[in-house]
Amino acid sequence: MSRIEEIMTSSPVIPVIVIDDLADAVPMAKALLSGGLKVLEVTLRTEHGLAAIRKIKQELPEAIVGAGTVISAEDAENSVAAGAEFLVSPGHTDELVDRALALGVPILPGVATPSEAMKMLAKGIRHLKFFPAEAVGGLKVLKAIAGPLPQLRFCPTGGINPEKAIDYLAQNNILCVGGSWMLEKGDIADKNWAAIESKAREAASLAG
Ligand SMILES: O=C(O)C(=O)C[C@H](O)[C@H](O)COP(=O)(O)O
Repeated sequence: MSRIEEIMTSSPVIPVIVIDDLADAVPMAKALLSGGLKVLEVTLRTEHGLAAIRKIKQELPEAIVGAGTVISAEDAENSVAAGAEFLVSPGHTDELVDRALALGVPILPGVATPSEAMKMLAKGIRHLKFFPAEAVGGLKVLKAIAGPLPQLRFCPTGGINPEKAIDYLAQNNILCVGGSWMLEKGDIADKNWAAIESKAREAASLAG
């Protein structure tokens, strides 16, 4: 099994983390891990992304930490230097994907169409993020793609909630789903890590 497949199958849900306050990084990651979600995607959407990856790796070595919203080759380099074990991108460019391959770091490039998926397959990449999942047709699209492109495996992300996650996870070509539903803004503002842990526990128990 490839490393990216190991990561995708070690947890049904990959939480998509946005860090607005660096002090939240470790307690938030701890709550997710305690709830049973050990694969974490820390996005580079805010200025704290890289520092958060470094801190979580240092303090919670049992977490499998990846970088999300990786959109350039430079982001890929910086993420690996910060300790990211895998990369996730909302879409893909040749420059980004070729750099990740050269660095030897697993990457889940974002695709939304069969042509994009075929482009990645031509580079030897069979594991993909399907984004923005719900907005581009959701499960129906991945069921349809499974016919002509059965070798692909997906992590749909975008607009997914626990009910939808169950349906996605029941589909053969879907190994896990990504989402931010367990990280509600109000809970983060209140530093209500117990609430986040309990939503993480529910997510970790989802199965299709
Ligand atoms: O930041 C990125 O790289 C993205 O591609 C976007 C995220 O994956 C989605 O925003 C998560 O989806 P929601 O669960 O709808 O919040």
